[in-house]
Amino acid sequence: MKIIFQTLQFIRSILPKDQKLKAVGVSILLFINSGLELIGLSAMLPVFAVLLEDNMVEKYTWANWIYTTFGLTDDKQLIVLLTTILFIVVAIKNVGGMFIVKEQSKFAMGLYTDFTKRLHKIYYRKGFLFFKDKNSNILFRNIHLATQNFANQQFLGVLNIINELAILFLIVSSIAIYDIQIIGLLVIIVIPVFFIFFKYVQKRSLKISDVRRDVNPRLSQNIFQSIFGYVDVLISGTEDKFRDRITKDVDALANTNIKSNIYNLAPTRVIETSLMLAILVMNVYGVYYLNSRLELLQLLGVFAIAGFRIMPSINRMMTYINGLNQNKWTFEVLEPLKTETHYQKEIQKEISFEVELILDKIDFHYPDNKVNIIDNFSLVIKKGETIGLIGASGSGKTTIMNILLGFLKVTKGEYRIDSQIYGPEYEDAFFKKVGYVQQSVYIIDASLAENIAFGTSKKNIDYKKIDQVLKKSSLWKIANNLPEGVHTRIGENGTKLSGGQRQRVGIARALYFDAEILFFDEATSALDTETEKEITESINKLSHTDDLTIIIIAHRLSTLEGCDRIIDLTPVKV
Ligand SMILES: Nc1ncnc2c1ncn2[C@@H]1O[C@H](COP(=O)(O)OP(=O)(O)OP(=O)(O)O)[C@@H](O)[C@H]1O
Repeated sequence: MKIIFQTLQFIRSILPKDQKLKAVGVSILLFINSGLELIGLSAMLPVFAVLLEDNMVEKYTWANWIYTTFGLTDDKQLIVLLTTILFIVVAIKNVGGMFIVKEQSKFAMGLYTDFTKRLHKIYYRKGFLFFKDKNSNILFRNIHLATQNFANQQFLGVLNIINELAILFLIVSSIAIYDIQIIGLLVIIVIPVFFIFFKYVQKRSLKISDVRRDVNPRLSQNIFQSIFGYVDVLISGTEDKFRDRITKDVDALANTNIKSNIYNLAPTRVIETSLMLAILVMNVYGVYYLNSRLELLQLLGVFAIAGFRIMPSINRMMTYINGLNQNKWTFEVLEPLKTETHYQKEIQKEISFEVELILDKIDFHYPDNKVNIIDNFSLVIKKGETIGLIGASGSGKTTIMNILLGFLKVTKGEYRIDSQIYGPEYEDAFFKKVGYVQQSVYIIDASLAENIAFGTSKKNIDYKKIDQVLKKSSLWKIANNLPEGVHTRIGENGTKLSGGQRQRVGIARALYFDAEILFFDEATSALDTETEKEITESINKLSHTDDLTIIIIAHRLSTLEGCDRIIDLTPVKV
């Protein structure tokens, strides 16, 4: 039962005020639905009574009332009238029920959408190092699976449990009014069995939760690695190893699914068995201690009705409780939503870049290592300059570039754009001014044009501008040779392009978005000398024809031939 309170508490702390109110609204609708169900069910009783008995008018006051109110003359009319009312009640109940289920699902799926959006946003606010540090499969699991499971299993689960409890209370109290002994018997025999079983299942359900939490991201990681690393997998002869790992995890998930199915179905069996046990006890009691078989029969009859009504309700409740336990892992994932305000974006301001970028006596160390990677470093880059950064591996070239890009915050000193100290409040404005071409340009499985106008929907792409940037980035000829020109799909990760062509797409992308400062991080290091020369020529052309500021990291000095200045970051040995 603890899990129910924990889940309620979590939902309370995670839902914003307006959603909390809506959740209460949905709960009320659910109670109405259950009320209608009960009415639908109990409306059958008078109909059966009329069918089974003669002379209702004389026997029952309610029948008499109906006779006089509706001006009926015989029992036949009463049967027709009651069946018509029953039909109307059931029809209303079912139409209303459908509407309520729709509203309930709409709300839960709204939570799924909302949580996905908010979690995605929080992760983005956590910044560059968070993304570098986190396993992408875990992020995928959190954003997609945790949010969905929470909405479906935790939220709807707890709502339905409360609803079932209310129904149970109604049924039990109405039976208790009729015969308190039956309830006593139910409590003594059925409830302990229910709790023993529940205790047994709960621990195992929590284990299922742990397995699902851990195995899902690992499985997607192995599947993705075997797909993206196809060539490496083949060549390294690790195909079987990958398949073994995938199979092992799928096996683990399949096992948890089997267990989950059993735990979800088992309550019916357990409750049925304990009801039979209760009947056995009753029979023994009836045969030896009751005066007549008729008394025993009456007792059994009421008990059967009670069991028939209570069993499905307890069963559904158990299934929902299992769901709560099996998805408890989602709490930990959604925890940041509670403190979402910590991740709000700063109010954004404009920033101008007319003169220079200045790193003024900066230090930098990564959070997990207190040793300074950059120590008291200064650099001034004038607008329009082309700067080359060289240095031994690990000397901090990429780190400096990431600071200049605004991805990393200096731990001491200042990073200024013109005279303005850079901070997160200038992110939007500054990112609009920069273009970043990495060694492996990120290419999406879409057309060449969509890759250049990255993130822009197809219909909003400015094709005139695409043509311009194709020429500037020396992609014009290549694009014209593609079967469908710029509309040709270039494959996931640009598999249909050469390394040099991918770099050019990166350059074209930066130009399409009117970058004023272009960053190249080892953009040519994976290319052959000929292609490197071509890309370098493209970069040099840009540095002379446009008023662009260009910062290049390269190992090969040949790439840096056109630079105005070259900064060597290799620490000086004394
Ligand atoms: N996310 C990180 N967390 C902790 N340390 C890091 C991180 N990224 C880089 N480092 C460390 O910072 C140092 C500088 O790394 P950086 O990538 O800036 O060097 P680099 O000069 O670009 O190297 P290379 O030429 O090999 O690419 C290295 O010692 C590296 O191990």
